[in-house]
Amino acid sequence: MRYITDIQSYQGKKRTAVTLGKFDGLHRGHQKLIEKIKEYAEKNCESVVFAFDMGRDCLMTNEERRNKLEGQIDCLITCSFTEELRTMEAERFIQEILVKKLQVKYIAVGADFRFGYEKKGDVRMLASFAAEYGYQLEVVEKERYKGRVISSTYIKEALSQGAVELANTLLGYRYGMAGIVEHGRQLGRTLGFPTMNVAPEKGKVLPRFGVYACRIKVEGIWYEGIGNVGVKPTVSDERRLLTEVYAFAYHADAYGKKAEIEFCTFERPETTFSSIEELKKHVEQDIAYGKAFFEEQRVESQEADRQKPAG
Ligand SMILES: Cc1cc2nc3c(=O)[nH]c(=O)nc-3n(C[C@H](O)[C@H](O)[C@H](O)COP(=O)(O)O)c2cc1C
Ligand SMILES: Nc1ncnc2c1ncn2[C@@H]1O[C@H](COP(=O)(O)OP(=O)(O)OP(=O)(O)O)[C@@H](O)[C@H]1O
Repeated sequence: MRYITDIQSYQGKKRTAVTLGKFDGLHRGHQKLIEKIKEYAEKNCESVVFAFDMGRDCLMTNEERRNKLEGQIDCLITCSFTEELRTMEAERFIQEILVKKLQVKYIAVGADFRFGYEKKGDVRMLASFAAEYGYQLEVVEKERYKGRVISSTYIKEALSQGAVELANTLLGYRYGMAGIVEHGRQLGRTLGFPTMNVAPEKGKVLPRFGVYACRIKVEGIWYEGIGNVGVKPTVSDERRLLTEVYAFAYHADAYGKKAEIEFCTFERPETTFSSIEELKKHVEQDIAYGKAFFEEQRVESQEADRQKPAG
């Protein structure tokens, strides 16, 4: 997959099948559009995802989006929403970017897709130029979950309430974060629960402050654990945002290593305890909760396997 951050540097020999939007999170609705361009691109076209980077807090860093699309499409264009792009008239965007630059042959977007200065461009405008410029427009019906349209906004709302299972369902994969394991004050170790401390990347949306059953990947291996998202107010005045995970079966030294964390379920909000002893007592309960959660998951998946018809 080619990765481009400046549309002017795009060069391609073939015509393209393009989808456009913010693509924050690559949720199930986005995935539907991506399937469309992949399918069309089999007719000797390049599949292109054109993502506007709005510079706001997001579900996915540009690097995470790139990694998720790697091997799926031919080209990812992540374009900062610059003044030039913001003030470009919609018709000019079609002519200059879609037609001249990308040599577009097929466009797949949702019905509410808007673009161009003052968001004057929409699917009607795209349709009105289709014959003249020789492209096909496909307006894809919005993917819903229990009647509500899936959107990045909906997923952020779910995360802000700690509803990570809902967020995971809307995304079609588990929400998470990644970073380098940092040194804490090593207090957790003396309390009996050594934690891997990972700071989120700037602008990355985290779920509601609180305790979650998590999975954490270190050196290629996934471990089950229990983690806290927040600022650990009981032991620190710093208010520095971290995710700290105690992995039940990890016994090595992870400092300086890359870790990926996935949030599985919310247990309780982060709390300011009156003493370290209180904190320790609650974390022990959290650990029991986390172990029981993963055990139950194992039982459920074995049960589901048993229910599957043989052959
Ligand atoms: C499962 C779990 C739950 C936690 N819950 C809280 C909490 O509710 N309030 C809080 O102040 N800190 C909480 N923490 C953070 C601990 O205070 C922190 O991990 C501990 O003090 C060790 O910090 P250190 O890594 O700097 O040594 C929690 C940590 C874990 C692993
Ligand atoms: N649920 C969905 N089903 C199908 N297509 C979608 C869905 N949500 C968005 N799209 C389309 O995907 C492209 C990218 O959407 P975009 O990321 O800008 O919207 P969004 O997910 O609704 O985000 P936000 O909530 O931030 O507005 C657009 O063409 C949009 O119409």
